[in-house]
This record gives sequence, C-alpha cells and structure tokens, in this order.
Amino acid sequence: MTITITAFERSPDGGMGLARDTRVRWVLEEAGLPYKVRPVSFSAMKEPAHLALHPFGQIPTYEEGDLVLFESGAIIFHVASHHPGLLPENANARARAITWMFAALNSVEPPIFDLTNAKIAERDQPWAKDRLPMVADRVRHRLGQLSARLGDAEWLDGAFSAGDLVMVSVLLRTRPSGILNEFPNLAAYVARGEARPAYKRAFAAQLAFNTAQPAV
Ligand SMILES: N[C@@H](CCC(=O)N[C@@H](CSCc1ccc([N+](=O)[O-])cc1)C(=O)NCC(=O)O)C(=O)O
Repeated sequence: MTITITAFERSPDGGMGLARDTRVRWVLEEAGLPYKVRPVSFSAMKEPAHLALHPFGQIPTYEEGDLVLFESGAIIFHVASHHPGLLPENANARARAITWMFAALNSVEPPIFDLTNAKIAERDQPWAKDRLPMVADRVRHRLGQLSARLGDAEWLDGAFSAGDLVMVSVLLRTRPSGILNEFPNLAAYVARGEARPAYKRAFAAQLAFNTAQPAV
C-alpha cells in the first residue's frame, strides 16, 4: 500500500534537513520503501483536515492504508518493526536499540530543543540572554555523557540500528550551534550516519522537495 508522509511546504531551514520529516525519509530509505510526500503549509497544519491526522497540528505524519501515525519516533519504530535491518533479531539487543530510540527522544533531544527555542522563539525575551548559556551547558552536559558512552565505537550498540538513526538525527540539530564539534567522537558518529546511502537519498529528496516548492 502507498505510504504518504507530510512535510513542511517550505521548511524554514530551506531544506537543510533539520525538519523531522528527514528522519522519516531516512528510515523509509533504509527499509527500501517508496513513499509520497504531501506538503503542508503552516496554516494548513492547523486546519481540521490535518488536525485529524496530527492532534498538535505538526509534521511529519505517516499514512499507509487506514493506518495514520504521528510522532517521528513512533513512525520510525513502526517502519523498523516491520522491515529487517533496523532492529536486531536478538531480543535483548532489540530492546537495547529501542532504549536508545527513547534516550535520543526523551533525554537528548529535549535540551537541544530548549536551545533552539532559546535562540529563536525566546530571543526577544528580556531574560533570554542570561538564560542561553545555561541552556547551552545542559546540551553540553548531555552530549558529554553520550560521548563518554560511545567512546570510539562505530554505533551505539553493535550494528547500526533505528536507535542510531534517531540519535544521529537528534544530534544533527546541535551542529549549527557548534556544540557538536566540541565532541569529536560524536561529530564523527554523526558523519558516519550522514555517509549512509539511505541518509544521502533522504537528505537529497528533502532538499529537492524544498527547492522545488513555488516561491511565495
Ligand atoms: N515530537 C514530534 C515533533 C514534531 C515537530 O516538532 N514538528 C515541527 C517540524 S520539525 C521541527 C522543526 C521546526 C522548524 C525547523 N526549521 O528548519 O526551522 C526545523 C525543525 C512542526 O511541525 N512545527 C510546526 C508547528 O509546530 O506549528 C515529532 O518528533 O514528530
């Protein structure tokens, strides 16, 4: 059945891959699944038709037959659970890979999201300047812990898994701040993710999609 995901009609980053449809494209490319992309404008996201798919009026969403999913992590887990090569067959290894998915989304992404908010959404607040260093240090602290755990390993737990796909996707968002490069082993880990043919196809597709959208 046809898979359709939603993406920004025009991503504010101009197609630099920071929007969360990129990680869904990536998992679909790793699984070798064809998919269609429905662009959604910021206003359309808040209309009933899209809210019926995504209660918070966001992207990405995933539609396949009568299945509708939202939350990039859940979409990635769904695809990885139904296609080989993204979650280990061994039960304990599979559970650890899923643990890393949760860790990426629940423990690593929140301070990074906080930093993005501090730099963009909150930047005009009177307290923003004072808060920013503290928020950035929380990201540094978490990345320092992750860096220590990863060491010089290629992936987080043996072979590449959906846990790495989510973690690399999350860590990519720290590159613009420069914090990722303060941890050379994490920067190299992210680069290994970006070097994967499936990621390259996903990135190229979202870039082409964004540049093909008609100008406002
Ligand atoms: N937890 C959800 C979060 C979804 C989410 O944050 N979606 C964002 C796009 S990805 C986050 C994002 C936003 C903007 C950029 N950018 O480049 O400017 C990049 C990434 C969205 O729809 N925002 C519109 C809205 O909330 O009204 C998930 O993982 O799917």
